Amino acid sequence: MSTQHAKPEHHPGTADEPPGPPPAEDTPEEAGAAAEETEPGPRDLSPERRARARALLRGALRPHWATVGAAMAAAGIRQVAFLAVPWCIQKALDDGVTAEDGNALLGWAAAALAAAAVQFAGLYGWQYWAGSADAKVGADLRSRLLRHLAGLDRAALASRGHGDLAMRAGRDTDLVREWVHGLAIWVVLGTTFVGVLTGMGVLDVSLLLVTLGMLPFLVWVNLYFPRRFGAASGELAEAHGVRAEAVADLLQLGTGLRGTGGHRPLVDRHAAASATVTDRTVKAARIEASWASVAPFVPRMAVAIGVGVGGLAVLDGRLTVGGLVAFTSWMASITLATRVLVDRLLARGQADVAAARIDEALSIEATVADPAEPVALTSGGDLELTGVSAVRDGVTVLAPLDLTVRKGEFVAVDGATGSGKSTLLRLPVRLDDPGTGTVRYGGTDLRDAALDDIRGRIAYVAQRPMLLSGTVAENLRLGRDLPDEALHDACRTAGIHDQIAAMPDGYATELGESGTALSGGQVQRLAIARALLGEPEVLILDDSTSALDTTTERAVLDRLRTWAAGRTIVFATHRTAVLEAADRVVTLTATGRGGDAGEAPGKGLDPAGADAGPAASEPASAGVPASVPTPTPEGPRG
Ligand SMILES: Nc1ncnc2c1ncn2[C@@H]1O[C@H](COP(=O)(O)OP(=O)(O)OP(=O)(O)O)[C@@H](O)[C@H]1O
Repeated sequence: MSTQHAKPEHHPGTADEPPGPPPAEDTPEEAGAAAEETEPGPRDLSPERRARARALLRGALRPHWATVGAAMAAAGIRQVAFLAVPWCIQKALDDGVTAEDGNALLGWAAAALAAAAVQFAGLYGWQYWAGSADAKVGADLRSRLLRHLAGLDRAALASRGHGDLAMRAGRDTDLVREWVHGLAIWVVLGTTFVGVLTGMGVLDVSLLLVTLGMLPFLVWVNLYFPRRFGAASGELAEAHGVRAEAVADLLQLGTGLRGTGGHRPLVDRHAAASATVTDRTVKAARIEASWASVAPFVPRMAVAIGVGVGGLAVLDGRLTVGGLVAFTSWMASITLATRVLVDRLLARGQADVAAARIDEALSIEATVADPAEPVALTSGGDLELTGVSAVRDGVTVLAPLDLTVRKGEFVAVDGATGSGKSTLLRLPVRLDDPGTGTVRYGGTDLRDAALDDIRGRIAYVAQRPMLLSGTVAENLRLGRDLPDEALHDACRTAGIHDQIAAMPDGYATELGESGTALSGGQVQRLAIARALLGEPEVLILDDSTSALDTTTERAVLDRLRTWAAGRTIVFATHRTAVLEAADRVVTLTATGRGGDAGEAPGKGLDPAGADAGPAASEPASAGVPASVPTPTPEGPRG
């Protein structure tokens, strides 16, 4: 146990306990602090949360029980050999040295040597299998968690911070790994207590009584401190989560806010979160210090008493000198075992808390999910949105509207800022589901189709596209098996191939974290190219040319039209070039407040530009007709 990593303090070569698993992989922001702070501990979990956490741990272990079992067997063999050494020494002293029998002395020395060889092999197997088990369980758990989180939609994750979720996939998983690594130590502890108590009984009953007298204190220590430490560690885990959030915001937003001086509050917020972490670390460390010092004090007292009692037994002739030496050696083992027992209880509590946090993240349910029995979509149908509306935070941000985009059509969706264009465009890819109404593709309700099927046919380029760290090619491929030529073609269509080719390493150019090495217009075109690579039947673009100059924009639009040939494009925009290129323009209009006080603005679809939906036909409830001028559709196919 230590405040360094909340891992047992190891005593290689002298202890029952071998080195633990590799250190947790700290995130950069935590790396410095990890050296001085305690990890989350056995927080007071509700019985239900604890039961769920334990079920998760059991489930994570199940596929790897053979490896854990091998580690336990090897640890048990090693410990028997370890405990046999004092016995060999006792025999060597009594039967060899005291009895002046050289052969007996050599025999027992050889036995001690054999015990050392068994310890060597046992320790190797123990560590090897324990390390394998912890790595496998950790990898499984982390993948499962990340796979689950990756499948969640924005609404499901709305109340969770990225920093906190990263903690669950990182540090919490590592705490479970540490617990798995230490499972074999329970065999070591069991062997030690059973072996030592038996040995004591054989040596002298008074020594056994001294050892047994110590056990109630040992139990008290291990009941009293974990509870106090648990509460403090739980608070500390929360503080770590808050600080991770503050760090994530600071790193992600710092650059963007620096220009407006807005980074200062983020720095202050991080400082406050760090101060809380430090306070809670100190509090936990104080309790931990008492625990760490009291726990081994009890058996050390027993050694002192045992030496007195055992010494008297030697004087009385009931015990040999070798027996007294064996007693002190075994008591040293019990002292160490006590300490390790405390560490294991602590690690178990930490694993419970960590598993509960992982379980909580795994329990987040997607608001947009695959149906139980998905219906396969058919190729190339119309996209029909019927009576779709959206409410965010209790505010209607999209009043019910109808919109049909026919196969092969290029429809521009215009409308004032905040009129709900992005909200509307997220529906056909099921990034959100509409509050009311249905979205159909080729006549199939998208709620009945598999998400992969939908997103394989309908691609969406967000208003603020995400790029990943890595090369241009990696950002385009996103793990898909695509030949270079396909990348080049897509980038030509998106009007960015020449710029990429002119970069120092071409498509192998590293983009830096989140693509910071690119201009806004380059990011937009790269995102378009990435969407084209999936060869979608419908391409949905959310203001994807807003950062382009007009000449480049027109060139991109021309190429997109050529690429489209039979495919559908829906493009939210205010840009004249796009409105002119489209076959049809529909305009979302802010339609003013409804009748009830505090009711949010509704939106209507301009009946001149689109199918008139309920919103347009019912101005009393959804507002007045369109107030935004409707551009004239002048697209090549219009
Ligand atoms: N997740 C959300 N939570 C709360 N409000 C939201 C959410 N998403 C959108 N809104 C609100 O919905 C309204 C419509 O937003 P949306 O992004 O769809 O508008 P837009 O027409 O695309 O705007 P712009 O032209 O500025 O991109 C806005 O008032 C916005 O604040």
